[in-house]
Amino acid sequence: MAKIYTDQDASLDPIKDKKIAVLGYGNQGRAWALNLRDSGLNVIVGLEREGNSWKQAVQDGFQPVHTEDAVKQADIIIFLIPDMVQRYVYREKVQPNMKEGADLVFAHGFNIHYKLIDPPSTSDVYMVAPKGPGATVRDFYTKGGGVPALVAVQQNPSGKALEKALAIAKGIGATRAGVIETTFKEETETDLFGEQTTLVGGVMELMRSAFRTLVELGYQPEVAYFETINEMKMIVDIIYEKGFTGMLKAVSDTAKYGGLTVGKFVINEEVRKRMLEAAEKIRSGKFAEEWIEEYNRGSPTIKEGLEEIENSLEEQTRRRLKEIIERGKPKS
Ligand SMILES: NC(=O)c1ccc[n+]([C@@H]2O[C@H](COP(=O)([O-])OP(=O)(O)OC[C@H]3O[C@@H](n4cnc5c(N)ncnc54)[C@H](O)[C@@H]3O)[C@@H](O)[C@H]2O)c1
Ligand SMILES: CC(C)(O)[C@@H](O)C(=O)O
Ligand SMILES: [Mg+2]
Ligand SMILES: [Mg+2]
Repeated sequence: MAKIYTDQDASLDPIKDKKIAVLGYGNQGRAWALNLRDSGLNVIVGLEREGNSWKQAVQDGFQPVHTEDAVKQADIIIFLIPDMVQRYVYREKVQPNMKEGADLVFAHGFNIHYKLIDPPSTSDVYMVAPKGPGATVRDFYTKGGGVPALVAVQQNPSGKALEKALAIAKGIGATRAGVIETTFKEETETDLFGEQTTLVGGVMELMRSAFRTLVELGYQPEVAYFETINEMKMIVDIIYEKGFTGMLKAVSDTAKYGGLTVGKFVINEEVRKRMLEAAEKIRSGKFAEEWIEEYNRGSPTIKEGLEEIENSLEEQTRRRLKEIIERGKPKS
């Protein structure tokens, strides 16, 4: 059984007198910096240059400083910059400037698990990995809730790494929900698997394939969009609140029968084999190698992919339907 920690298992004490450097002010960086500050902790935002993130941090009441200046003052250094950038920032800005024994903290295990960063043995190295997007981490916190997270300890020379990980999890609101103890390996491999096969890749391609099938069969794109893409949120919201059982209760018997039979016909053993292949590629380190190579080439696949999606019939249709979707949203 997984070990789960909640608010009463965590205290802010181990980090309340520490200076916490949040490196990066993007998806997670902004949410963590604001939540940790609102939890009464001492946060300094460290950024590379005076660009958009800098402006946003100033607008939110921080006084950001350059990465090396944040690192010099910090007892706890949190990496909330893109995974592909972390090793360079570590090598050039963090390692030469960090206090001996400062903690290195991650929101995802990629750089440690795949050995792209080799931390000094004097540092505690731990992770707090929210199981949700950064904007939600902030939104739930401000509304009194919290996004669940995973915690893991990689190095623990102080013997206090887990308490500090739980303190940070509490500071960002995660222990209000619950925090599961894991390893860098388990978090890295499952997080990559989830975003590739379900959350980002799988769901998007499932919706797009269904949309395109209907359009190819001559149905109106607007009808196809409502059917295969827009309604997904409503169905997933019910799954989130009431599980698959609740969702199946909320749909017609016709949908239940069709869903229970055709779902398994479309998402069949072949798909599961491919999921296993995806998992194998992650576990062997091949995906990491491929992603590093893509990044080193200037991320052409990401650029082409984003452009293709931006111009796709799905997105054109969404833009045409935007007003209807906006008008229909609940008002409170
Ligand atoms: N996006 C999420 O919701 C999410 C969820 C869980 C875990 N994570 C993990 O959190 C970490 C941060 O991801 P993110 O999506 O918040 O990052 P992001 O892409 O939003 O990071 C943007 C920030 O990084 C800074 N940055 C970009 N390039 C930089 C460079 N070359 N040098 C220094 N700073 C640079 C930007 O100025 C900006 O402040 C990653 O380890 C990621 O895997 C992200
Ligand atoms: C939000 C996600 C997909 O869960 C995260 O893992 C990421 O990498 O952005
Ligand atoms: Mg991820
Ligand atoms: Mg994730």
